[in-house]
Amino acid sequence: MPMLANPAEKYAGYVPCNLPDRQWPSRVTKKAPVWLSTDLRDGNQALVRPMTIEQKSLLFKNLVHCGFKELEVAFPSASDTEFEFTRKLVEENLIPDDVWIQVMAPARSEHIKKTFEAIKGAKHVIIQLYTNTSSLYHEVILQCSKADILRMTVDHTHVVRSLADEYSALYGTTFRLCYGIEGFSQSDLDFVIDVSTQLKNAWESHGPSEYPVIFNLPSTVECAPANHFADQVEYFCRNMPNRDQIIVGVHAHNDRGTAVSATELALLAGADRVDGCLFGNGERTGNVDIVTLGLNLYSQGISPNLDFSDLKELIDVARQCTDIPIHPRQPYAGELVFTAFSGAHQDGIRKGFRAMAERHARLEGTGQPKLWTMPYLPVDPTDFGLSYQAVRVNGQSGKGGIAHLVEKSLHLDLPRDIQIAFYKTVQDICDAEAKELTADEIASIFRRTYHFHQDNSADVSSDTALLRAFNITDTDVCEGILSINGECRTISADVDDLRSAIISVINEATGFSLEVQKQEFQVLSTGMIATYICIRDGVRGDSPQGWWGVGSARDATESMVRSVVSAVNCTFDDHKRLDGLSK
Ligand SMILES: CC(=O)SCCNC(=O)CCNC(=O)[C@H](O)C(C)(C)COP(=O)(O)OP(=O)(O)OC[C@H]1O[C@@H](n2cnc3c(N)ncnc32)[C@H](O)[C@@H]1OP(=O)(O)O
Ligand SMILES: CC(C)C(=O)C(=O)O
Ligand SMILES: [Mg+2]
Repeated sequence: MPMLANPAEKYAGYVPCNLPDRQWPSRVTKKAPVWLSTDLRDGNQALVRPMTIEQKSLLFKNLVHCGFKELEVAFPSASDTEFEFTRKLVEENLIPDDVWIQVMAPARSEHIKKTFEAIKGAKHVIIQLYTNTSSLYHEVILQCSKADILRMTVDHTHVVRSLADEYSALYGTTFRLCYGIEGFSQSDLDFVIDVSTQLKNAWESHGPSEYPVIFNLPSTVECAPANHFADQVEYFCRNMPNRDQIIVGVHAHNDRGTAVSATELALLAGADRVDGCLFGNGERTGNVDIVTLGLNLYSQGISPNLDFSDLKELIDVARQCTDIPIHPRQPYAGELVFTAFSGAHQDGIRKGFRAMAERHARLEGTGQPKLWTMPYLPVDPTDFGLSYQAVRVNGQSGKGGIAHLVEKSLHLDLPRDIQIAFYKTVQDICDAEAKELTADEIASIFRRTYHFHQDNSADVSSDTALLRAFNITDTDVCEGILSINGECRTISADVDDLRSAIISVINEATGFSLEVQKQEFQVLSTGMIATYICIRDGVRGDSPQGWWGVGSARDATESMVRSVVSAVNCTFDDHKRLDGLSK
């Protein structure tokens, strides 16, 4: 069956809210909401294999460790596991005093009774009573009227409140009511407000309650854009009587992939509380991802009041409990999200790190914040305990990224010309092999290409020229032994004449006419001195741009000698290649 040419024959668009003076678009979020983790309820009910008691216990412990103060732990009347897990939390005293557990129950007396049995003896409990207010539900599923839904909701609110009062008296439990308005975003909002108002009246008719009722507004199925959900939430907040006496929560699902935006806009629209799951687990495409929401706030300089300092551990625990992997592109948590493969991004990251280090150094002692302002890296992954590789190299990469990896592994800050030359070498390999090259592989290609040895014990079998020994005497005379094509030559010269002396020995031994074009020194972060040298062959003229060589040593003169030897080897390599091509 092909896609429809006119999908309107099958699907109706949403009807916008009549809210011409909506306020949320010009507001800015300044603080974190109250969070409710529903990993152990909505997250759990979406799994192929619901969690065992052990898995739920592990996840509960980790969620508490993250700082959640409200956790929906079960739908106790759904199964023995759900019931027993709730009992375990209470009986084994696993719930910290400042944590509220939430349990969910439908508007059915026997389920509500079972739910109360499950929480018997707990200190702080939120009962989430849910009914569905959408016409789809009362017309299709229950085949009843709106009035029936209203009555069912109010009647069961009385049941909940009577049991809450009884359990408070018997066990000292403090209760709060949360009304889960299933189908909220597909409901007639005036009807929702009517049901909500009457539910609140029913709850309060038993006497004052220390805590305000929570109204939980879900996009049970996300069927419209995020701005529409925000309008609906603002409409609810503006039209509920005594708005300041209630708590408004949102519970977004992600069917359109916009649960995070919908929740962020709903907070602007007046919501106080957010339900969600770690990494967006939950029914169908998931509940809203609380990690993303929290770290989005964090990246704006707002504390989420949740601790994701060990995100890796949390990823492992979530995976262990839900058996659902984290997508490599998952915001913040995916293994590729702090990595750039493309040259332009790598260049930005490399320059960004340098610029930021310089800026932070200037700010030292000024008392001004050292802000994170990095191209292509919106946050510092080390804040979440993540080790990451900002730059990884493949055929899409450029000289900047490759130079960045050389700097990381070999501590060399390559000058631009040598970056360009080495980029070509790496690019050819990436293209030919159609694969990523690791930092270690790049370091070893660099060593091989430039015959770059940091000590004399390196494998030098492919070298044409080799520095066998080097010494500077008390009288500043430099002495060394060069091996050229296996034949040893002794060099002895003043520091100032040393470079020409080496070049002449090499020219004499090889018949070439090498001359130095450029030379640069650099003091490395390790204290070593690097020398980059470019030589050309005046006779052959094969390579008008010359050949680069790199040397490093504790001593500047030895470093220079090594760079000449390196450049000579590169010259020989290229001559062999060109001679091979011309045969
Ligand atoms: C959007 C949400 O996440 S809502 C929560 C959904 N979570 C779950 O369903 C997980 C746990 N659920 C269960 O264990 C079971 O479905 C139970 C215990 C709730 C009910 O089980 P059963 O009695 O076998 O009914 P079943 O699952 O087939 O159908 C649901 C019944 O509950 C009714 N129902 C649905 N929502 C509600 C509600 N809020 N209040 C009262 N009844 C409801 C349905 O109309 C249907 O009634 P029917 O049996 O008269 O047709
Ligand atoms: C809060 C409840 C009713 C829910 O999970 C939903 O509607 O998605
Ligand atoms: Mg839900």
